[in-house]
Amino acid sequence: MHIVTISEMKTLEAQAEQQYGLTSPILMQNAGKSAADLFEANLLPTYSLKGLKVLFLIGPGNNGGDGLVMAEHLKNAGALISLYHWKEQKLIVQGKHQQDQPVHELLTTQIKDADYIIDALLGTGRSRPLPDDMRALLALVKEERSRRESLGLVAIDLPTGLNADTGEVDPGSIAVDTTITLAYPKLGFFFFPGRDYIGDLEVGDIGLPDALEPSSHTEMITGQQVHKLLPERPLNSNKGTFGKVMLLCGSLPYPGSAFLAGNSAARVGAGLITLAVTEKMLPFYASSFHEATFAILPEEDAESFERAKALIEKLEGYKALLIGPGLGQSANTREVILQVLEHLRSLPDDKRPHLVIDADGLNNLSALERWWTLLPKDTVITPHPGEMGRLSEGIKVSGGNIERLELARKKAQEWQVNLLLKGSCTLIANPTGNTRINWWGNPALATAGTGDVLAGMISGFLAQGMSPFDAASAAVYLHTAAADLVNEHMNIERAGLLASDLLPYIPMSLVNTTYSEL
Ligand SMILES: NC(=O)C1=CN([C@@H]2O[C@H](COP(=O)(O)OP(=O)(O)OC[C@H]3O[C@@H](n4cnc5c(N)ncnc54)[C@H](O)[C@@H]3O)[C@@H](O)[C@H]2O)[C@H](O)CC1
Ligand SMILES: [K+]
Repeated sequence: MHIVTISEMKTLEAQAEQQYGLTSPILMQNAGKSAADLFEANLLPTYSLKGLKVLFLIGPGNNGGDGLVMAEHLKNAGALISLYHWKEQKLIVQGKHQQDQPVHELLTTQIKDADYIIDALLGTGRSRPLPDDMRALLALVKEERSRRESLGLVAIDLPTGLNADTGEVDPGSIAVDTTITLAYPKLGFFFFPGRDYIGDLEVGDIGLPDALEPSSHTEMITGQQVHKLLPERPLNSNKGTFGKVMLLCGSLPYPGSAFLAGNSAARVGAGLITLAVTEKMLPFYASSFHEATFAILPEEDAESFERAKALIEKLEGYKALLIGPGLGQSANTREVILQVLEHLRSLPDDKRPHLVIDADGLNNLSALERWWTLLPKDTVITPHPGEMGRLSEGIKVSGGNIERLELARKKAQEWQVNLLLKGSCTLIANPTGNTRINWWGNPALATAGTGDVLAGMISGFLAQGMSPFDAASAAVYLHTAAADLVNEHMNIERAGLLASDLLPYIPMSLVNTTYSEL
């Protein structure tokens, strides 16, 4: 699903009117109706609209207009509606203008009384810092919410004061439980601090014709999209159908990496997993990973060309190669990587396994000048912000702010790689500058070994013939989906997940895409 900027949204709106006669009032009717429908769908089956007290904060522009349409629909379905028109300071409770008492007191009572408050103050038209009286109004809401957690907060299109292009927020903005955004998610939702203000994201349909495509080069990865990408599993198949993955991962201090990555490649459906390991390491893997096969390499103190040769000889017929997790950073190992890369570059496109480089694979590369010139075509690299900084001559890379998007886009084009930049909202940029962002984050994933799982999943998808950009996108989405399943099934709230917990839930995360609404 496209992610849009404010100006892209305005262009769409103008095109809808010019080319299809869909004027602003028509779109607003659609927006208010779909917001009402999504709101109701979220209440059911636990609550219903009958008798529900909903207070709408109505702003001066079209966002306020959307709120009024939504309010009308909820009223017709039995909700008890109050409207506060911010500009006119006018309060209407169940159709009656409130005039006998100072409006401020009445409003405070309404806020205390509400089951839900809907923020329809400002949307994409916000153009300056919020005025003091609007901040004061939002502060009252925030205060009530801190007293009463059951008060539901919903924003239409976006929380007031959030910059839809950058994710910056006004000091008066409040974090909501649900944002019902209209037509497309806005870029600022995906970056901090804005990301923390959105709550659950719902996308309302405002009836823009399918033929009107936004010009944006940025997409949100959705479950429906991943579902379509997943490889077919025909009846007439065997393990060869689903590709072989070779892993050059793990070393004496970090044996678990190869286990986690290899297992994950198998869990997304790859046909055969081979770990390239030394004899010394073999007993560990043979006893923990029964399904793996092994390419036995000379010990780490052997000549680098012998180590590289042993791997290269085994590579024929492999569809994917993962280099890096737990590999170590000795000069000898770096030499091995360089020789393997040289071999890969020499192969014709249809004979070359797709390459993923992660972790120590990247650390080894970043020590070399113009390292990206050493990569074969279509390589996937998966740095976290620290590794990204080292790959980009020490620049500081944020974990979740907007600058990371432009950086990733620019570097993926300059380096001609598929760049997966990890963070709280992981994003992927391809060599043509298209980007995809994973909305779903799960802080339980911030633990050792989860990156190895992700790299393994990408390799597993590559082995099954997915394009590098798609393989990385599907893996990122399913990685967080699997973490959500672990949390749910193991009763984990935010911490305590082990990377190995993810493994049995990966297949379930693939199945769940079938039912995904977003
Ligand atoms: N884009 C679409 O296709 C659709 C958008 N819809 C909704 O419309 C808003 C955008 O509407 P717009 O009227 O342009 O902007 P706002 O409602 O956000 O506010 C504009 C309004 O507010 C004043 N204003 C701006 N900044 C401030 C401020 N800091 N303090 C006070 N007042 C401010 C400004 O002068 C205007 O009067 C979009 O978000 C959707 O909700 C449609 O309804 C559906 C189609
Ligand atoms: K709003």
